[in-house]
Amino acid sequence: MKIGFIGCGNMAGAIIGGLLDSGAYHKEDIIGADVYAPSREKTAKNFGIKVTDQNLEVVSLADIVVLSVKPQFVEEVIKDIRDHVREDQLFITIIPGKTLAWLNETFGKEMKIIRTMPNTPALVKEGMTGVCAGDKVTEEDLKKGLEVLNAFGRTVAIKEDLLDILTGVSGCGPAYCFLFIEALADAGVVGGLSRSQAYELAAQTLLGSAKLFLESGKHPGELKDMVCSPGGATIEGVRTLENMGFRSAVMEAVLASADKSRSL
Ligand SMILES: NC(=O)C1=CN([C@@H]2O[C@H](COP(=O)(O)OP(=O)(O)OC[C@H]3O[C@@H](n4cnc5c(N)ncnc54)[C@H](OP(=O)(O)O)[C@@H]3O)[C@@H](O)[C@H]2O)C=CC1
Ligand SMILES: O=C(O)[C@@H]1CCC=N1
Repeated sequence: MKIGFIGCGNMAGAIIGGLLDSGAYHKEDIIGADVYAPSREKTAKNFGIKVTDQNLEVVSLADIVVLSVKPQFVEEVIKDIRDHVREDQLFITIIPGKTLAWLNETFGKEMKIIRTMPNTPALVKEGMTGVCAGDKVTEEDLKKGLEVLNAFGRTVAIKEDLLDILTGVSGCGPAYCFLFIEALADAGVVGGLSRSQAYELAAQTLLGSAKLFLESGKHPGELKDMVCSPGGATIEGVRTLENMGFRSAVMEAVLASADKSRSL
């Protein structure tokens, strides 16, 4: 089975890297198209896959076509390829804001489309992808699509009208996590830690905390309480974060991202 990407930027690169690393897909199984020569060169160099500047080449060769351009370019992409797509071809879109109804209308016919929202940890096979299948997608198509999407992390089935808020939480979420890693580490550097030590401490703390939450089944508040010794150091930090509106800032950020995603 051949998987083709139209748009070989950051997110397509993360997915391609995750797919190859999973061992379930090989470089001969993947082809990428991009109008931008540096993106093609980077993709070919990083992953050794075939790249082209012709979207139609991807359409003619791939069983599954991933639409991975920015929202403002997808209309032109679909108009270029729509007379050449096959009935049995499965499309996976990772583009925010473009609904299944809009995509089908732009294709000019009902297509087999799985609408998704992945995230960049796909590159290390720890992706989180929201998945919503269109009406024409059969159970067998969905199984094929999920095999690909599960190869680079977890998937969750989601109703289409919740994809924008999911985008705010997990699609954009890595950026917030990296800000938090930077902020934790910056504070460590203020206190005299080396930059590299501070990053390692911060990143492993996030990784370990996420793993502890996922594996323990405990409420995050309970896990937070386990760190806060009475009269101790952590509760002082928690108090400071609450005073500075930490939770509210995070919630506003996610809701702003969801609103923007809806409008793209
Ligand atoms: N980055 C992320 O974390 C995530 C991104 N997404 C979504 O994935 C999509 C891609 O994002 P991302 O990879 O970050 O974006 P990038 O800009 O890194 O990649 C998109 C690539 O597509 C190219 N392109 C533009 N027009 C065409 C065209 N007509 N035919 C072929 N290629 C074209 C772009 O070239 P040029 O630079 O010249 O425009 C660019 O190289 C977006 O819709 C984004 O919202 C979804 C989840 C997470
Ligand atoms: O910033 C964006 O619009 C895309 C969607 C999710 C992550 N990146």
